[in-house]
Amino acid sequence: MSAPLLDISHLAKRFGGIVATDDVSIAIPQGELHALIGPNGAGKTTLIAQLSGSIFADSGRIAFDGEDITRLPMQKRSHIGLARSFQITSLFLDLSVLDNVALAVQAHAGHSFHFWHAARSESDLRKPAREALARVGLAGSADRVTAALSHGEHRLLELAMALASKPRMLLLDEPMAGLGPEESARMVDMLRDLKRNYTILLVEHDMEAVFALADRITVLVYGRVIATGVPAEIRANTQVREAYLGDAEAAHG
Ligand SMILES: Nc1ncnc2c1ncn2[C@@H]1O[C@H](COP(=O)(O)OP(=O)(O)OP(=O)(O)O)[C@@H](O)[C@H]1O
Repeated sequence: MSAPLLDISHLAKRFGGIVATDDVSIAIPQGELHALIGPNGAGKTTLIAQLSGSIFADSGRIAFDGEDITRLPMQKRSHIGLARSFQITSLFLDLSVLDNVALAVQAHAGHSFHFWHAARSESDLRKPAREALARVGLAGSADRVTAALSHGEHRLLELAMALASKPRMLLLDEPMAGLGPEESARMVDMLRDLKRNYTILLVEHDMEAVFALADRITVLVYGRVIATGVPAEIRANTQVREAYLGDAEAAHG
């Protein structure tokens, strides 16, 4: 078997007395859509933050494409192709949809864009931004003010902003949150399509979406991995059903 694209070993993070992630090991091969599920407070967002570099692990190791990135700052992780989806709170609502994606391209490029190169950077920023918008079906909304988009379109815009950095792997934190049934279905189609080109780690509470999309699933409870496996194994796992899935499936009808 080839080496995993993302190799998480024995990762841990404490916040004071709270153990947010505890000895987490997950190996994600290239091309896999790996879902991370678990009850509220299980440590899913903390793990995504550790992987994107917005917080550093207390211990353990993260390797991406064979390179140790455990201490690599966030900007550099994005450069080597590990992209976290932006959150709605980071959108500039007064700017156009295209400008938001162009800013994400600029953030990724970092200081290689200087203001005295403004004319060149205009097209350098906007071309990949338009391509990313087209990828998520928002090409027709490029010139709209971001505030005018629906919640579902904001979610797609976040995805476009992550894609604009031309990543190899996407870290997606609850892309379905707050979406209605139609918008969720659109997002599932989008992720199914993206799955053909990207390795994806998906944190999601929508179990229907998770079981429809995931190649493998890891279940986190109190910061610890209690199971990793293909959907059928996870569904049949008694410990998982007791800790999470029974409740989640009941809640989702
Ligand atoms: N910055 C922080 N300071 C202190 N405690 C934190 C911090 N971030 C997370 N925690 C705690 O760490 C634990 C894991 O939280 P985390 O947000 O990672 O869980 P989660 O699985 O993403 O939950 P949810 O599904 O509700 O988003 C929780 O007990 C949380 O209260």
